[in-house]
Amino acid sequence: MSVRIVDVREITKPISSPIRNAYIDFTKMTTSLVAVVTDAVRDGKRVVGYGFNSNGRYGQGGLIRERFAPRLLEADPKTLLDSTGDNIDPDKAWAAMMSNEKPGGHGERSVAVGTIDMAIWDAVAKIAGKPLFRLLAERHKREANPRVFVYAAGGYYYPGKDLSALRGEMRGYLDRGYNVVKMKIGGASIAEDQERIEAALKEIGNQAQLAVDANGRFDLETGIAYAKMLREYPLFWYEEVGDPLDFQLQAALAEFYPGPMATGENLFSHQDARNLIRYGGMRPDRDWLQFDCALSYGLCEYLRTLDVLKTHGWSPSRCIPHGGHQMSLNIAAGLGLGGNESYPDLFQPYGGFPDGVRVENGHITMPDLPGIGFEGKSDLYKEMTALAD
Ligand SMILES: O=C([O-])CC(=O)C(=O)O
Ligand SMILES: [Mg+2]
Repeated sequence: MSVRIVDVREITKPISSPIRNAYIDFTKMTTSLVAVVTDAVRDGKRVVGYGFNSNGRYGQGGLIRERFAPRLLEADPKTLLDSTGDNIDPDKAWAAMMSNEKPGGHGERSVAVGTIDMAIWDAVAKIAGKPLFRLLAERHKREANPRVFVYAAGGYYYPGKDLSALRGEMRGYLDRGYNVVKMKIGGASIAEDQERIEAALKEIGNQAQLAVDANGRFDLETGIAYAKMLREYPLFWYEEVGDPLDFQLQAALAEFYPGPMATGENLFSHQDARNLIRYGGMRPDRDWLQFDCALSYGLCEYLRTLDVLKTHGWSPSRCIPHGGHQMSLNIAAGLGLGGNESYPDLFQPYGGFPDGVRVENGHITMPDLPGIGFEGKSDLYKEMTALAD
């Protein structure tokens, strides 16, 4: 029984808040919510796949409506099917979207494609009647592990936020079961950031570890000055120190920072990931890679990135994606990533877990919901069904 995509819908939604990192504020942040409507019927309901992009890049309605959705809808439906003819082949859909696109220049188009790709994988797993993480594990001949490490990202700057508010925020994450928390640096002086770090460390004590994120703000000199300060603390990681494409800076830092470093959330293709691995001096025994499929051409491309990593001796367990969405939770549980980001208090309803899922000892357990599992998160699913029911 062949399947076809009958519609692709997009709406741009606000995910704004008064927070600020070292580079941007989020007062005008948006996301694209996408529905890929199929003619397949499961449990008496038409199958619709849903996707959205992560925070940090804006909604991509223009590109989706002008180029990527029309290409999917104009493709001969037979050319998008897998070898059984009963389901869509995500790689074929990806190739259709990327027809007439030159290589390189992975700007905003990778976000547009990543958003639709998420919706396609959701539909494909629902048509197969399985959670996406189980479908991925099967296809890659692995054992799925529904228990996934998650850490709490926050610690943003915002107007009037003092040290006690920062401590209270960190305490709130511990109370909710997290054992790794993250805060922003680079949006204040080094002396002020050191005070903030010490306040956070005092609050979490030996109950948790702290990661810090500079959001690509530093030049090499500042990055090294921070490295010398930070290396005195037992941090979980020192994240995105300099410009995401400055691989020489990243490599030079390793000499000054023996602890774990993390980066990659602003690299949007397997070619850029490969350049980081080739030239960025990242160490596969301790460093972390944060590529986020929703921003970087989707899971089809993320699989190519994992292949690149394998070729260069990196385990998927060194990947903890940026973005805090359920798509990366599925990839983590299905393909053995090291875990996933989570923003307990931010970017709702798009981040987080299905209702009733709790964090225990820094881990969640994936429920067995079909597709990505959006149906299990009522506030998010309400937005989705308003777009296409
Ligand atoms: O503040 C942001 O842009 C988000 C970010 O870097 C992260 O979650 O690591
Ligand atoms: Mg970051």
